[in-house]
Amino acid sequence: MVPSVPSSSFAPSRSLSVGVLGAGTVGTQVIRLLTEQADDFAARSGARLEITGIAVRDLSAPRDPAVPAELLTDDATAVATGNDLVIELIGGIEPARTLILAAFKAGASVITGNKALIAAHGPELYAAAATAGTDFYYEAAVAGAIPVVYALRESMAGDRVTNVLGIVNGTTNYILDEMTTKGLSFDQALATAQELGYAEADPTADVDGLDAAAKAAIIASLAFHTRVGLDDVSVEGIRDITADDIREAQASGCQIKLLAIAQRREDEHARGVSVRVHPALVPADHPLASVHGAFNAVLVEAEAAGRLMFYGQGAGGAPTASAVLSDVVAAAAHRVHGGQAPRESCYARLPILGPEAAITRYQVQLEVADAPGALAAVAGVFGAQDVSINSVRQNAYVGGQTAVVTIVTHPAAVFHLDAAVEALRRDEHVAAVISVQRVEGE
Ligand SMILES: NC(=O)c1ccc[n+]([C@@H]2O[C@H](COP(=O)([O-])OP(=O)(O)OC[C@H]3O[C@@H](n4cnc5c(N)ncnc54)[C@H](O)[C@@H]3O)[C@@H](O)[C@H]2O)c1
Ligand SMILES: N[C@@H](CCO)C(=O)O
Ligand code: NA
Repeated sequence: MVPSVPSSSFAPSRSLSVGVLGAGTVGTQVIRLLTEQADDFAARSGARLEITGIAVRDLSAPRDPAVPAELLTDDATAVATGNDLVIELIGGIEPARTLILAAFKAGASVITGNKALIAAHGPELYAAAATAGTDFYYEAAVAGAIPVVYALRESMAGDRVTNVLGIVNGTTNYILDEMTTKGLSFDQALATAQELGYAEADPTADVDGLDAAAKAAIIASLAFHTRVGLDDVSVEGIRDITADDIREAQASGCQIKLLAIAQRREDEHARGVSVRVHPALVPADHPLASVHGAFNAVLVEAEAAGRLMFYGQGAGGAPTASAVLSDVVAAAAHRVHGGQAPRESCYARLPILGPEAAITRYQVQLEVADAPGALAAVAGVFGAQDVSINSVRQNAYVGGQTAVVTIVTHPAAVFHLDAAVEALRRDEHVAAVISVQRVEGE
């Protein structure tokens, strides 16, 4: 352990007390870094940050030596209500919500990485911070170490965000990537993701898209100055992605990614915000296609700024601790020098659009009679439903009688695409609709 600031170079007389709730994957790393780099944190914030209590569920559980045993307690309420800064890293809704509300009531600034709680109770937490006149920070809640909350909440405050497209769940990106590059099974890849500390304690939240959906709700709320909760996000996870889907995606020059998509629509058909999480094909030359392993990336499009891309580690103890500690420094500096974290900004109150409002491109694979007029008939079905075709590939023959045709559409509304697929199923030239996948990213 080498302190990077000589202890004599800056010695603030003031100190702030810090309480940590939860000493798991992230909490342990926060405690380690806060202790090892105490002098740097003092210099950056203007106060010595002294951990006075670490609330854990099980006092007898084995701990990393970085967690000082003498600070452990199972009285989480005392830690939440007895400190200037409270760092919540328990996760889940309760008791985290009650503890955070108690911390605000006791006058603390609160830092959390709890996306599930914010997506469910964000407005209540913001209101409690406003009443207390203290800070509410949650950089770690979205895309771990990547400063995307700061970017949306502060850096983009002078612009109008139109779209956000992100890979915001490390576990599922890791699983899809391992399945793609190493041919691992879903279960093998999930087990490794859990060993590496990427997956949530209950990986269902990762695999079924709920973790990404909570982050998408937070992203959309910040991007569009509109309250978006978990229930406003349409969600589909990666459980049904098969090795065949992955092979077919590669044959089409694409990667399958679990995407979080937040779009503002203001056109003749819809006005509002559409937020969804689902697997989609991403063309290999799109920046999100080269996001491998547990890495995250978020692509933000804004009217004046154009495209911005954020990339980095979205999960894991130390990367997530980095985000938590940036918030700790900001909150501490406000205590010392004055100033406040941004309050909730939800003035735009845009309507929330349902999944039917999504406009996206599709890849449709069909087994079609290899006979004159068949392709023209198929093209006619798409045209009749107002779905414009971007490309057609006839790439394999099945028994000499039928061909596999892969059609990629231009952006189309869900109900038009569904109507086209329904008509294709009934069409005499179509032996089977093999797959329908969304394609995202220009
Ligand atoms: N692990 C990551 O990569 C990551 C990334 C970004 C955000 N987060 C978020 O950070 C938070 C913590 O995640 P984690 O991965 O460290 O989880 P974790 O499960 O490793 O740690 C949570 C800890 O809280 C403890 N705990 C549970 N109930 C408690 C209680 N009532 N009082 C005190 N302690 C209690 C648990 O015993 C556990 O040690 C979550 O909100 C998570 O969503 C995690
Ligand atoms: N389980 C989450 C951790 C970060 O929230 C992930 O895999 O991205
Ligand atoms: Na972040």
